[in-house]
Amino acid sequence: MTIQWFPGHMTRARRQIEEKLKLIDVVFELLDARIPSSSRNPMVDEITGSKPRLVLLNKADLADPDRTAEWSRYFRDKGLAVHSIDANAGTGVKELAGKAKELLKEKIDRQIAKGMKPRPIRALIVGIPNVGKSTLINRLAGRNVAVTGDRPGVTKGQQWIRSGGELELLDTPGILWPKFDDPVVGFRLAATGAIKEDVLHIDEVACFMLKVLVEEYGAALTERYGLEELPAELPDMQAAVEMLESIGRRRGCIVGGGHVDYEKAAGVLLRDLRSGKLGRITFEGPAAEKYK
Ligand SMILES: Nc1nc2c(ncn2[C@@H]2O[C@H](COP(=O)(O)OP(=O)(O)OP(=O)(O)O)[C@@H](O)[C@H]2O)c(=O)[nH]1
Repeated sequence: MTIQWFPGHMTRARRQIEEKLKLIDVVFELLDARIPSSSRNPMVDEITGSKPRLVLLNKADLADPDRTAEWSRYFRDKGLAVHSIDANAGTGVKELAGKAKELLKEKIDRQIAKGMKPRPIRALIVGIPNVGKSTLINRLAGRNVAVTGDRPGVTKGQQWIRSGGELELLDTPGILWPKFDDPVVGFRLAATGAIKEDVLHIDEVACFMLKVLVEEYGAALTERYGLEELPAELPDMQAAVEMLESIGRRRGCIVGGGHVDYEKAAGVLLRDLRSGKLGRITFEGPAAEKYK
């Protein structure tokens, strides 16, 4: 679901995360592997402080694997532990307890040296709306638990969810807010479903995405919509609108007078994109913010 963030909400959400940090050993920072930068709260370092943190690139099943490898290197170079997962199918999820243990190795070794039996590692999942927090909690729990992310102002008792013998999770994930004062970030968040379409014009989002697709994943457009002779790039918005029009015609998104219904065509494109029907696509790379 989408949240409207206002300064008061942000402050309260931040405070709620800070309260939870006192209870846990490790933070699982969930990002969308298709937009690891745009789905990242720019203040996350400050908010999570010195807590050991594992960056999780979720929805890796939908992302371009080469790009995911690039992003993993990028985070590792920044000194962060990183792991890619598909919380829906469960790929990569069973390794999380081991990864968390690696991060806390020194502390655990000290406990063992003192003759203490290490207790399960306590983790908090944080991330922006729709990034897959509930899905991951359910995966780790091995059952469907009623996950209710704290909404600012709504308080709820904390519950621990056991995941195997080694990991425990707080049942309320920490909700971070995306920062989308940059329109490009907004388009990326809308394209992946992190913010509602009605926040931005759906046809604008689609046209923006077409530019990315033509430049990087043209073959997918040819295959899915029968578009031939794609240009190497879409020079401007007008060119993108024309391409959306071709998609609309081929998909029967026609209104009275034989005109293309752009919103409907945009809906077709975005649904295909989000569900992976256009293949595995990443919208931003760590090196160059080339779609600005
Ligand atoms: N393909 C794919 N879809 C995923 C994955 N993880 C989550 N999803 C889907 O993403 C959507 C959002 O997942 P949620 O778990 O509800 O996300 P959330 O972060 O809890 O969302 P909020 O409650 O809005 O904060 C759902 O439709 C999930 O099925 C994944 O790894 N791969």
